[in-house]
Amino acid sequence: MKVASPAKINLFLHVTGRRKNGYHDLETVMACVDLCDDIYFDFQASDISVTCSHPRVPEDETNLAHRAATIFWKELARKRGVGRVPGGVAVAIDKQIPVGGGLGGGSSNAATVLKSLNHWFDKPFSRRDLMDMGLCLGADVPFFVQGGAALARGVGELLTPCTLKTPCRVLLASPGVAASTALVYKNINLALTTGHKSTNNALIIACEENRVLDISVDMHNDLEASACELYPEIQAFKTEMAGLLTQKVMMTGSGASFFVLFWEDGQAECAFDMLSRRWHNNPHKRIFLTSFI
Ligand SMILES: C[C@@](CO)(OP(=O)(O)O)[C@H](O)COP(=O)(O)OP(=O)(O)OC[C@H]1O[C@@H](n2ccc(N)nc2=O)[C@H](O)[C@@H]1O
Ligand SMILES: Nc1ncnc2c1ncn2[C@@H]1O[C@H](COP(=O)(O)OP(=O)(O)O)[C@@H](O)[C@H]1O
Repeated sequence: MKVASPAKINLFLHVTGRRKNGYHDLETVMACVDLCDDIYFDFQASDISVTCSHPRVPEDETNLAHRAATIFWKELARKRGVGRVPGGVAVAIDKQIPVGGGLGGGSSNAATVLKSLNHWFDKPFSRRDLMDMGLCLGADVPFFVQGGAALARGVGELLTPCTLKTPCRVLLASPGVAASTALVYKNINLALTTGHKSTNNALIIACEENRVLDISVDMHNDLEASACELYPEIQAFKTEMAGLLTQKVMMTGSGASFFVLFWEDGQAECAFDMLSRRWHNNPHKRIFLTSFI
């Protein structure tokens, strides 16, 4: 069985505090786009295994897809009141989403494994159960269990689904640098992020009032300065993109990818062609023309 595992972008991201355990509170709107890894499942396997087409993604028990399958099996045994549920799953990931790109590829793979196993076992768990399992694997995993678009609070797990006034296209560009989420959070200057605190943020208010979000306003990412400081290649990539395009260029998540929203198809395609021509000699720089799903 083949299942698509989508990427996400953060339309804005405000860091609102740091917890004692090192995690950060945030307010962000996340939205899935149609750039997807393909995940192949063999449910006849006798134990859990993962392979991945990308050399920088581990294939052992640290892979988020492997960890998701392991936690699912453990919870299933607990639910059935048995020591162990026999069987396993062989997971093969065909990676399209840039790794360490702020696009949530690993978290999405974990959520896809949880949902696919739940389906295979005839839905023993509710969506809430799967989101709770997902949170043990990563702050973004509950979002991917839910899918679509959502305002996320807490460490990313408190979700309010929202409707976006969607642009026709989302251009994604990745410099080929993998940013460490942990390092980028650690390096933020909380004093500098306080200017954007957001009870009056138009997007959050619209979300809470269940109005359609016009995402072209109020876009800001508190993690961008930190990522650009840690990784000069990310700053250089943003400067190059911003010099080539008239639209606002935004970093997603903890980096290193950037996105640009287009409200006209033709403009999106022109920008995609222009960047493709410019970077055709550089296999590390990758560009995708996507839509929200
Ligand atoms: C920044 C965001 C924005 O959506 O996405 P990515 O850029 O990773 O895709 C998320 O907050 C990332 O979520 P996720 O990638 O699931 O994070 P986790 O694996 O749980 O955490 C990795 C590390 O990031 C830091 N972390 C993560 C989430 C959070 N709210 N505060 C944090 O400080 C912690 O140091 C943690 O050890
Ligand atoms: N299934 C997976 N897909 C991608 N990365 C994974 C996976 N499992 C573990 N990882 C590790 O997680 C890290 C972050 O990956 P990814 O989710 O692509 O980035 P981000 O958190 O920036 O969105 C990488 O170091 C990668 O090796």
